[in-house]
Amino acid sequence: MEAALLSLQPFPSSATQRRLSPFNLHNTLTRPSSYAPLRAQKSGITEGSDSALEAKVSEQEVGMYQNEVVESQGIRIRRRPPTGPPLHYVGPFEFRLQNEGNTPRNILEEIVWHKDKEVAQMKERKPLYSLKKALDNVPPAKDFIGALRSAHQRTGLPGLIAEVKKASPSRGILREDFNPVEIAQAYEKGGAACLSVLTDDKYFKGSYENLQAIMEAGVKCPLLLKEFIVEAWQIYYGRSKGADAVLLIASVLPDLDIKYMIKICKILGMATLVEVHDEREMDRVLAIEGVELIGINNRNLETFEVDLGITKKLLEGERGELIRQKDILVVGESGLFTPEDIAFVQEAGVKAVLVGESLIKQSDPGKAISTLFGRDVSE
Ligand SMILES: O=C(O)c1ccccc1NCC(=O)[C@H](O)[C@H](O)COP(=O)(O)O
Repeated sequence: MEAALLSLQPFPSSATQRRLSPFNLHNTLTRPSSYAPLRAQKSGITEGSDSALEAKVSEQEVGMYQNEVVESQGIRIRRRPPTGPPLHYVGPFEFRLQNEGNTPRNILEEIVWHKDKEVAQMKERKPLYSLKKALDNVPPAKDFIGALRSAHQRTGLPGLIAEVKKASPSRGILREDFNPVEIAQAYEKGGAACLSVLTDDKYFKGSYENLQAIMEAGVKCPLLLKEFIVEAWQIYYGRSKGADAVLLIASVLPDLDIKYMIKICKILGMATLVEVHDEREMDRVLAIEGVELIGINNRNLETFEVDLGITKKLLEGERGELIRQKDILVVGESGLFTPEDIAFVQEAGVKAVLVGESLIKQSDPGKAISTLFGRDVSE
């Protein structure tokens, strides 16, 4: 019955989305209108450089629907239809059909759709202009990439980004007695170069309060905002809470968003960790100017499958060569549990690793760092 209804009344997904032009793409994809005044005050990005960016929107993309642009770049994660599932009417009844077009196809898509709604609400409560004071008062961003490079030079092992992670969709609760500040301090003592702080509440039991508390506790390691970024507003908000770097996921963000967000981060003094999982994403990201830090996630965020071979595959041949030429620092992410795992991804070419589960589950997450690396990597 439902199948029949679906074929009769397919969800008009593209009809509910706005057509992209250089003008509305600017607003709908990357720049909330409330962002403009603050950007002008803090940045030094001129209208001229905005125009230059717009000019780079390929002619192909102009006139396409938002999800069509996304598909043309091989991005499987769709954005939520702005109006939500459409209403259907049969006689006097009105109802919403769950179908392929309005139901998330996997966990990552579900998270991203949730973020779209969450960010819209947060922005309403804290419009960008209201963040200005907090942005002015927060200490300047620390050098995230520099910290990873110097840890690698000091130890000869990949610099560690240790993740403050209470739970995950694939593993559920990872640690019951979760004190983010104590965990962050233990990681720092154990030799972590940087920390990654999950701020998503619904799926990871994290928060922006955790990020702020770690910053205010005087932890010296630079902090990564580990969020599902869908809008520039989140970057400003994360900076106001102490983030020094931000994660941008290539399977979620079109190239133009990544470019624009990298610019914003540079203006704020923050680094960007651009995350990829397959060859196509790696090639897209390598073509983007200004990328200095690439994360290869060994976890497929749609299926949860983890395979360290992904890191090796993406760093082989011409891609690896290009990465070396561009002096891009590569981070191996997820599924790292033993010194052999660390050696495997280091051999593949990474100079940094991002580790959550294998550290956070140990009674002393700081000491767990020595076990993971096979030796003490603290000073
Ligand atoms: O960890 C998950 O289950 C997950 C699910 C959906 C989207 C993202 C997810 N994790 C984000 C990460 O990539 C990891 O937190 C990070 O790389 C550390 O991984 P691990 O060392 O395996 O905890």
